[in-house]
Amino acid sequence: MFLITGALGSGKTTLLRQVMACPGMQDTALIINEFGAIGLDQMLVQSAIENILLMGDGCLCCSIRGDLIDTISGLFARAELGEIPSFGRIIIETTGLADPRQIIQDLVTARGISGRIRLAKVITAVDGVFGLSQLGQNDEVLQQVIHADLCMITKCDLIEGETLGLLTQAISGLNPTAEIVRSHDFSGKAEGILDDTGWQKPRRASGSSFRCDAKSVHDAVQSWSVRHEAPLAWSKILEWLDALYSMRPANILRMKGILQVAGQESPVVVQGVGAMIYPPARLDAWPWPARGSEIVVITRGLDARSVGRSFDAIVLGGQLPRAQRDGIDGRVLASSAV
Ligand SMILES: Nc1nc2c(ncn2[C@@H]2O[C@H](COP(=O)(O)OP(=O)(O)OP(=O)(O)O)[C@@H](O)[C@H]2O)c(=O)[nH]1
Repeated sequence: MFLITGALGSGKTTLLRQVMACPGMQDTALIINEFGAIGLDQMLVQSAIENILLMGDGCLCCSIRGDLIDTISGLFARAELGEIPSFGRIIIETTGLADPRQIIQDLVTARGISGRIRLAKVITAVDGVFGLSQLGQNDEVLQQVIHADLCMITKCDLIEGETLGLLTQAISGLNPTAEIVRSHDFSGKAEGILDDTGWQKPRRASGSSFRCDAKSVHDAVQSWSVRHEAPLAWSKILEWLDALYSMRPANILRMKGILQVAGQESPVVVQGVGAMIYPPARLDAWPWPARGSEIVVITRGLDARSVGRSFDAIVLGGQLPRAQRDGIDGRVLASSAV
């Protein structure tokens, strides 16, 4: 079993996509935990494997703690009944907000399945662009690095050698035994990170070092999500993103969406990490049969409903009255907070 963790937008799903594209991954069960009411990561992985399970709208280290072991037990039971293909490997992707200590403890001490699973490696994606500042300001990111067996420094193409050197030093200072891999050395070698032969550190399942107070960390974090069935005008999306990011950039932790853009055949992916918006990308195929768009925005210290209001006003403005729109071509999902 492998645990992939890392800050919001640090590159966990990108890493997972590369790993899942390697030969011999078919016998993998993938468990993806997402914070918002809509989960997009399982769509973005676009893998051929059948056992992909989304644990949405909560974080494994706190609000839906306990569900993970039930989910894994359920997977074993369903495989035994022949309801899903059998699997020899489990990969779990946490939310970017997760403090891995509780999750590791749960996996190591799990009753009922403890003889059937072995946590082989904790893999942490460390954001090359934001990693240094996150390590100084964000306790979850610190814990993700401290508990890693392997740290993957992502986005090396976006940073100078000096920043990379400082980040590498900071990681080895915090966790001298962690293997450090850099994203630009990584292409074509993805399956190597699932090689656990070199893993030697015993995992202790108890002791005060595993206690955490994750709730206080997540308190001010909220998410807003929307699913909309009619095509959206690209110019309106750009206008909305411009307004969103010029208003309170420091309060927007993460934005991601798979969009049906008017006049475009394939789905368009938009992503923002912190205040940085990435160039739009395309998916080869629609991840859901009816097309349509799904967007998730995660905020800290900002009422997520205001994100929804700006989306309504700018992107959907002037289409239909809200009551009709909710019932006919758009469904606004509830804002959610942990
Ligand atoms: N240039 C560049 N962009 C990257 C790299 N890795 C990830 N990204 C981009 O960073 C954004 C976030 O990447 P994801 O893989 O979705 O990050 P994540 O950690 O799964 O995000 P959450 O699940 O929301 O926490 C996307 O736009 C990626 O394309 C990289 O090595 N280089």
